[in-house]
Formats: sequence, C-alpha cells, structure tokens
Amino acid sequence: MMKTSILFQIYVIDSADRKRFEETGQELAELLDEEKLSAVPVLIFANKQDLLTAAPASEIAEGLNLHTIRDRMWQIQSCSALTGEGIQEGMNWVCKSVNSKKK
Ligand SMILES: Nc1nc2c(ncn2[C@@H]2O[C@H](COP(=O)(O)OP(=O)(O)OP(=O)(O)O)[C@@H](O)[C@H]2O)c(=O)[nH]1
Repeated sequence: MMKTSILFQIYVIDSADRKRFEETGQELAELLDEEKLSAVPVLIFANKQDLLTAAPASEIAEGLNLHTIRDRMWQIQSCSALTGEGIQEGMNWVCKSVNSKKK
C-alpha cells in the first residue's frame, strides 16, 4: 500500500498583541528555516480581528517580511476564532495549495 502524507503549516498570530510581534517574527522565521519542512505551504492566521486593537493582516505581513518568503507558498488570512470569520477562507487556501503541490 502506498502511503502519502500531506504536509502544511498553520501559524496563528494574536493580531492584538503588538508587544509580541517581534518574538512572533523570530519564532516564525525559525519555523520557516526548518529544513524538513521546506517547500511546505504555510498559512498564517492573523487572529482576533474582532478586536478594535487588532493590527490589520497587511501590517503584520509587512512587519514579518512575509514577502521575502521564496521557497514555499504562503498566505496570510485575517480571522477571528471567536466569530469564525476568515477560518473557512484560510482552510480553503490550504486545501488548494496542498492539491496544487501534488500535481
Ligand atoms: N477576542 C478574541 N479572543 C480570542 C480569539 N481567539 C482566541 N481568543 C482568546 O484568547 C485567549 C487565548 O486563547 P488560547 O486558545 O488559550 O490561545 P493560546 O495560543 O494557547 O494562548 P497563549 O497561552 O497566550 O499563547 C482565550 O481567552 C481565547 O478565548 C479571537 O479570535 N478573538
């Protein structure tokens, strides 16, 4: 029997916790450096968008230098785990990316 494994990464950021953006950026960079997971699609959820204090996804993307990622597909999706907003869109992107890699 042939075994296939589907790999992807999901990273959840608290968009309202600006104090931790720097730490978050370092953690994400380490995650992306992980050799074994190179080329694996990565979805970044910019969570807690229901809060007025939340930084917009575009600002987070810029702060984390996401546009410098070249070795894998990536997507940042604003969402709220509280209201459910954006979760489906994010998961759709993951499914699409995983499928496009299989071809
Ligand atoms: N307003 C709001 N609160 C959220 C959202 N998602 C999670 N929370 C709240 O944030 C708090 C932390 O959530 P956890 O699920 O414990 O997250 P965690 O990453 O384990 O938290 P840390 O221990 O801080 O790293 C909880 O009180 C959640 O209810 C969201 O989208 N909006």
